Amino acid sequence: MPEQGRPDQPRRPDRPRNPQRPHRPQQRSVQRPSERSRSTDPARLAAYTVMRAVADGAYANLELPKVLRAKGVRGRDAGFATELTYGATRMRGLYDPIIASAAGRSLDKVDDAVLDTLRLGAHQLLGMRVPVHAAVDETVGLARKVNGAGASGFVNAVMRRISERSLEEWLAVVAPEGGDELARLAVVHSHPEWVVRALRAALLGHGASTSDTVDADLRDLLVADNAPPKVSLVARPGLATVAELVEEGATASTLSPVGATLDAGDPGAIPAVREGRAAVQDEGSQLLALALAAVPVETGSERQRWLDLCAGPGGKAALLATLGAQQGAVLFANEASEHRTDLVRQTLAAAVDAGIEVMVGTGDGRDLGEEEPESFDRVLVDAPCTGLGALRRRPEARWRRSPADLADLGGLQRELLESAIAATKPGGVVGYATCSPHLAETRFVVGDVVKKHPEVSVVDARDYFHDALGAPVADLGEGPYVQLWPHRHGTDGMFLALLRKH
Ligand SMILES: C[S@@+](CC[C@H](N)C(=O)[O-])C[C@H]1O[C@@H](n2cnc3c(N)ncnc32)[C@H](O)[C@@H]1O
Repeated sequence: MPEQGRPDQPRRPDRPRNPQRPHRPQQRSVQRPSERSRSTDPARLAAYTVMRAVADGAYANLELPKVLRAKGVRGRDAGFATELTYGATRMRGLYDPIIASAAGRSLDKVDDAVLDTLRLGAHQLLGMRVPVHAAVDETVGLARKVNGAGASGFVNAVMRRISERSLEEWLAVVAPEGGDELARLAVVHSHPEWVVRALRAALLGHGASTSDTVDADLRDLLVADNAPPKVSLVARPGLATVAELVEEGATASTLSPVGATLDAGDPGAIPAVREGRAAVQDEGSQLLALALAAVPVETGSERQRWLDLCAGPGGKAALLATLGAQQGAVLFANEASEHRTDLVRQTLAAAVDAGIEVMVGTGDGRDLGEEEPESFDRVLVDAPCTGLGALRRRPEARWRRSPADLADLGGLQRELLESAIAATKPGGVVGYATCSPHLAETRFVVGDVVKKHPEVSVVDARDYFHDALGAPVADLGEGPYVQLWPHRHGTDGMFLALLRKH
């Protein structure tokens, strides 16, 4: 019965139900696990399969479509499987302490596969409107199939205990008020504590919050990180128009002049997207590419050469190539990984078919400055980073990163930016971008490099951020850099610094 226990609408754990009337389970199964249905719901099985693949290093957003296709899960069931997989993965920082408390044991004593089953069950009970009996029965049935008969008894006991309390009641148990507030927020909003601390520092460090507003802003940001992002589309200039996307059911973006958003439906069903003339792309990424294309350069080049130093998989490169073509400029897209260079070629195929000249190459961006000194008018460094600004998109990402990554990435980010400066012609501009607001990947990198390179000066990037009506984008902080925020702009947390070389 794949439709059994489907929610009317997903409910996010960070938005408590009516606090006056705490939810109490209405129905409870009295069957023993061995008496329950032996058929396992394909949607829940698909969610479990993806969770296990993610535990082995897969990305949920890439794995899920494959598993849904392989198991023939479609339509409403596919929506249910998606919410279940993403919610259980994203919210495990909240569910794990609840599961441990309900199990009466520390989670290192629970098998990893059984824990994934319980996370899926906890999300059905606490994060979705799945009736208690269905959530318990189906989770126990799933456990029997994938974890074995012995484990299903344990899962049954834990699920029943979880179902005895509402989310609000569990929050009072696992995240009580009165202690370290940032540690509490980490549990309530399911983020690693170091990430919560880093985001708070970033809100203050980028001038997005004051000491008076930072606590409320931080809460808004953590909530925004747990909300699935809307589907944003870009109409690649010269290849497609926003009007064309609107005719297909999208709504014109108020933020990006080349953007639209899709409330429902498959973006791949839109002809312009299918043909690569338009694409799914965060509006923040669109604004960044537009800003880099708009800064005046003083190189005197008759035909500008633009460089995307870290181009894979090519979203910004495609926008830069089409914007560049409108100014008579040619783009060179470089990427370190061969596989991702292939993705860049695919992404750029529609532009090439339309006669736009682009060059694509594989190479270490750190060498390009030496190999092609003072060769480019505009250079984008969209640096490899922790992705802490794009947590909405990758439900597992927050659990994969650690503070040690910052040290590894910091050296690479500085070297790539230095190489970009070397590759830029005097009078040209470099854009340094990350999809992370972490200060160690943004302001500190740019600050260190600028100190070492008196031949560059910082341009106020805010002057080049204009919305769909041509008005300045609001809330860009105190400059000269731009930091976008999921809770303020509805975009990924993108950073951009613009540097001019003299
Ligand atoms: C943030 S992603 C770029 C996203 C891309 N600009 C887009 O909009 O689709 C960073 C890219 O840098 C690449 N990269 C990592 N180290 C690099 C290096 N040393 N040189 C060039 N590219 C590198 C990664 O493989 C990854 O594809």
